[in-house]
Amino acid sequence: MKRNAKNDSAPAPSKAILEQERKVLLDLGNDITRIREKNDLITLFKNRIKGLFYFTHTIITLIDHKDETYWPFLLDNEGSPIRTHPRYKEMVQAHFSLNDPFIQAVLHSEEPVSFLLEDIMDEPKSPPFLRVNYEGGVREILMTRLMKEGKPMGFIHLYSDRTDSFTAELRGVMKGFAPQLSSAVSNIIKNEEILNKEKEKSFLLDFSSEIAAVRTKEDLTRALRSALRKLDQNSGFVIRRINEDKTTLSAYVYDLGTIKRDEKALQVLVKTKYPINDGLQNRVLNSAIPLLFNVEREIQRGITSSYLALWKKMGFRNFVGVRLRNGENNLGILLLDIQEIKIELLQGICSQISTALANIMANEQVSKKQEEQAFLLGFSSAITKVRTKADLQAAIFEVLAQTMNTQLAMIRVMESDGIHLNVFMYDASLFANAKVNFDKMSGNTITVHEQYTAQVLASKEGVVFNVQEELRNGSAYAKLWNTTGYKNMYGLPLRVGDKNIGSIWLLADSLGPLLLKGICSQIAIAVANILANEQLIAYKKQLEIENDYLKEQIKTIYNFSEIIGSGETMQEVYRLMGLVAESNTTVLILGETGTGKELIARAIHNSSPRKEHLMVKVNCAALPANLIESELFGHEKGAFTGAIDRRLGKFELAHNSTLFLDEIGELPLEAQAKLLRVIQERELERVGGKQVIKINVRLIAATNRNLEEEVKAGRFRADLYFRLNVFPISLPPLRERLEDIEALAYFFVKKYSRNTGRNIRKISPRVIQQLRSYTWPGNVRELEHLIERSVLLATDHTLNDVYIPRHTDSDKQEQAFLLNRTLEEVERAYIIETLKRCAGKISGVGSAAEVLDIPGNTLHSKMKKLNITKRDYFS
Ligand SMILES: Nc1ncnc2c1ncn2[C@@H]1O[C@H](COP(=O)(O)OP(=O)(O)OP(=O)(O)O)[C@@H](O)[C@H]1O
Repeated sequence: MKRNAKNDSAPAPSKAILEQERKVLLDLGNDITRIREKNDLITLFKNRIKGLFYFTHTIITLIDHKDETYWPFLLDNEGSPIRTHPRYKEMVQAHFSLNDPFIQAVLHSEEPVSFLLEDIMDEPKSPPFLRVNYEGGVREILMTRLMKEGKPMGFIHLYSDRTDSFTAELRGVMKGFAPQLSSAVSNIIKNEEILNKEKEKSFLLDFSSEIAAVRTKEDLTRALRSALRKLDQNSGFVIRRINEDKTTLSAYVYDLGTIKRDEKALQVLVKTKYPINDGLQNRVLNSAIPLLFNVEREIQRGITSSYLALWKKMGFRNFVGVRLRNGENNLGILLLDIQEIKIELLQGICSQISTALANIMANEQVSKKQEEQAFLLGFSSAITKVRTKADLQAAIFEVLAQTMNTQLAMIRVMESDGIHLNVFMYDASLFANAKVNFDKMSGNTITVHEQYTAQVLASKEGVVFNVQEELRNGSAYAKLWNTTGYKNMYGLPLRVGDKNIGSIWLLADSLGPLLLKGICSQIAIAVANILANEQLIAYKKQLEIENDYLKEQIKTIYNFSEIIGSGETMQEVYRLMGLVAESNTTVLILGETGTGKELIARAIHNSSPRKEHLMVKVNCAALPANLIESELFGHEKGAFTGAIDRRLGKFELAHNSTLFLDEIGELPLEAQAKLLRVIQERELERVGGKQVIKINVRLIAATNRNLEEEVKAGRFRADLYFRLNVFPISLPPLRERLEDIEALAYFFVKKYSRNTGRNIRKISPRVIQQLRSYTWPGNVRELEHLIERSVLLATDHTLNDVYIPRHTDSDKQEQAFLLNRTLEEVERAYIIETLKRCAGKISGVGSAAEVLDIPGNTLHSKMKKLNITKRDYFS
């Protein structure tokens, strides 16, 4: 190579030449100090040197010590004969190695070195621009190194299409000029740097004012796009935001730049959540400075995130990643399709984007909150109108599904036992794909101990169950949830105050905690209102029943306000009543039918401390066997078929009062056992209920049966008999208290005269006699009915006639008759007898039904059963 160098061969300069050289250098020196820009330097060359010396064109190259290369910094294009060469552009952009003999010769020479291109251009390591120049007609090159602070900084190349242009004078000028040129180039570089910085600054300033106006994603995309354009970058970019799950990133805004759209790939890129820790995104997020990546290299390094493959497919090669953060919080990353990094500028851009992103996110949050608030407001106004389950269902389905893409799966309500949760409401259509399964699962009895329910009830504001996760855990419920396509099941406690009243289950992809809380508290109130409303209706119904019952009771009480009878036997009764009335002792009243047992029971109650409350009466004989228990102890809703509502039993009704168990001897054995338990324990459970209810009831029982015999016959429990027979009071039959007949007759005459508007003041002595001589199998009741009828038929102020049943046979005969017959035969004979006495009238006023004190229908059916025909009583 050295042999080609022509610096040694130049003749020694003459004095005149030296003088001219000195002048040229002086002029150049003056001019060069003013140079700040590349163009000025080129002009200087053109004006000053080109006029004095011959050469075709010049280039200044600068050394990149890091790469050990040199590269074109300044081109004097005008005279260049290679401008039209096909490889011109390539040459202008290339970096050439410093490790070739040609440039090494220049590097180590203090003098300008010239070469004939012909000699060196085809050497194996020679830079290609030599041949390109040769092909452009250039023949010779003069290279002068440029030094800065004792170190080579670059070269000035002079080219000529002749072989004799580089005179000793020119070489001298170039050598002398080189230091000045070096400082001019340094100045230009420095100036460019300053200009660039200023440009960057003003760019950032512009960008920041543009970013300040950004409110939406679209604004941000536009601002970033136009900023990149200003930087002569038409590259693509994507901003990925950290998702709520904090473990993935998703595309937030993007622009493809000059890259061709691949709709399919784009859709995947936009929709996929890429894990933060994929080996690339986390690097960007953890790096304080922008990082440059090569797509291919990252794939080779083993980064498996699918976006790299897609980018490669779309044609992205290199990209820069910068993190976006708000203070210390990472918000996301910016990935930019550019080839080189201007670190400071990028950081400047990114800090602005970060602010914009944080603002947009805050903005989005505010509008989401506003949206949620508006929704809650709407929901609440829909909910306030709710009165029934159907209303609530409509409100929930309409509002939740339409505005929030949320479906109500189920509402369960806690039973009064605080353990069981009943289905209150659900949307069966939601599980249309798994109907059988749903029916099975929803029918399950749920208690507060059920795994999901327990978690939900114990939580403060509910629990989110990820359907897929629960599926992996093998949950049978999750299988059902999965059929709906929603991502999450939200289980929330329904609370009113601190009290759990049930649970609510919502299916949705995502719901904010504020919204959930709002929805839930509204539904809780609505459910509580509906339940209260339902209870109110039930109570109202119950009250109506109780009211009717009480009215009935009151009517009866006033009818029996007096007891007539002053005979000895009745005196004994009064004495006993006086002894027992004040206490809580159970009283057993014994006596034939119609002797006034109920009247006595009421009198005892009315003289007791319980008189403020109404006495409750149960006729044990009148109750169908299957309803006795529920009548006495009450039942819960749904306890048995037909138990539509909860109902209080007579025991509960008689709380703090007296319960009169009439005809106790008719109570079936099974009911006797239950009654015994309640009497013993003074507490009861409603049929179908689990709650134990304490009761404070005074018992009075009555029967016309001989209970001792009933016990012996096994029809009455001995233990119950002993419990009831604490204080027995026996009422004499009327035939044994003839002394009271007249008083009673007057009492009833007065009562029925008043009732019928007649004015009967007297009873004839004959009638009194007749009454006293009758046996009164129906006792006082029979007497009362007889007088009632007689009053109706009377025509005078005196009762002259009574229609006493005619006794054809003597009492003895009657007794014999009774003793030799079955109960059915006796009943048949008694009915026929009564029918005869009533002239065959079965029902209505003065009828057999009335005498027998049974409803007409009952008499009809009894007659049918006992085969009593007209012939029997008209004969
Ligand atoms: N001492 C009395 N004074 C006034 N009325 C009486 C008297 N005893 C009974 N009565 C009247 O006789 C009728 C029957 O009385 P009550 O119903 O009390 O008898 P009972 O023994 O309970 O009958 P049953 O065994 O059939 O239930 C009632 O209408 C009542 O008014």
